[in-house]
Amino acid sequence: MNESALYETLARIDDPKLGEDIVSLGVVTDIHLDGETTNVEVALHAPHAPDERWIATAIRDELEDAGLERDLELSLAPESTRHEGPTPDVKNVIAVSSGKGGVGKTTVAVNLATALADRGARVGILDGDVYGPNVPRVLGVEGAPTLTDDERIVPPEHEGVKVLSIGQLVPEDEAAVLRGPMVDSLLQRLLTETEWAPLDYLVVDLPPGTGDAQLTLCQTVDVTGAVVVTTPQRVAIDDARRNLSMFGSHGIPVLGIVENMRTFECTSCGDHHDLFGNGGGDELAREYDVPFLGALPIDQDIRVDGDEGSPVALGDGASARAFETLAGNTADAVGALRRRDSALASSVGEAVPADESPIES
Ligand SMILES: Nc1ncnc2c1ncn2[C@@H]1O[C@H](COP(=O)(O)OP(=O)(O)OP(=O)(O)O)[C@@H](O)[C@H]1O
Repeated sequence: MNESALYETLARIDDPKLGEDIVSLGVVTDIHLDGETTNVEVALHAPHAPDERWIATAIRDELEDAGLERDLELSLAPESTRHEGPTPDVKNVIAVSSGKGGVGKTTVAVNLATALADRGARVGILDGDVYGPNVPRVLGVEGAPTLTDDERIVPPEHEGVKVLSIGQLVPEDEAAVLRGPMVDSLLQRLLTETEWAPLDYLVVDLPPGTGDAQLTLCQTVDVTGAVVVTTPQRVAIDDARRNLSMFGSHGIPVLGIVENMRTFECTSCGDHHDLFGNGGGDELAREYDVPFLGALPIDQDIRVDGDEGSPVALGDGASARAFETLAGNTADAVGALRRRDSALASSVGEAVPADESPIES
């Protein structure tokens, strides 16, 4: 079998999200037959995402069926389509946002980061909520950041997650009175002067609302996409809508919507109660044509484990499973967005030849 026959073989594989085959989409960037070995380079960007694992397995299966020895190399997308993180070795930046305060944004950010790390990804979390820096407490981090000889910040690591918060550097009462420009420059430092790399995902817990702080943060690092957290009730959904409009009008991609505090299961009678309503998040996702990433129950363990600094995602109950699903869906949304961007870039001729850009991962 020659290389063009192999392209045809791999064109039988349809992308699980984008509805086109992976060769037309440019996911297969190069095929090289070398004696007994076949090298297939693929542009996949969301490590440990279920969809991208599926694509890699499907390619291996096709090669096996074709009787070829399997040797699959992964390559990054052409330079022009890369989402620039704070450093080149931070592959994806996920901003977790909410229109309304208190809907569980920090809880989702911490458990999302933990669940992504639990899947095997290299993860960091930046607490960008300067006025309520709760991430270290919810994650249970006690260590403080240190400095390298050239004054770069080294974040402590906990449960496989690098974590940095303004609360670790500035006393909480001082952080609460910081003014906008000081906040911006501090956050910029935390993003760009920190030894984050190498990371697959940097999760950023944004302050609630739709102000300058959110935008500055998103634009400073060129976020891959935002996850919008809401509770099901009308007032939270309305605020989430403002959040979505803000991202839309500034060209910041939305990865999807999370509905937190959907149902409460009574431990005595087993009945389910929709204390704040049900389904507002799905409807919003449909309205804005963005993915619905998952629903999380109202669960006392989520609150207690958050207070105790032991993320519920690390457990094995229903809430842990819900966060596991959420992490998989979020990584899939990152992957779909990046593959779509690569396909668009190559269709308008921006792609550089694969042999000039591949980077093993
Ligand atoms: N699904 C849930 N079930 C039970 N308690 C929850 C759930 N989600 C969040 N909580 C609790 O609700 C409270 C607020 O959550 P959290 O701090 O994550 O919200 P937030 O949106 O980040 O708030 P802020 O606007 O202050 O930044 C916390 O005590 C948290 O433990």
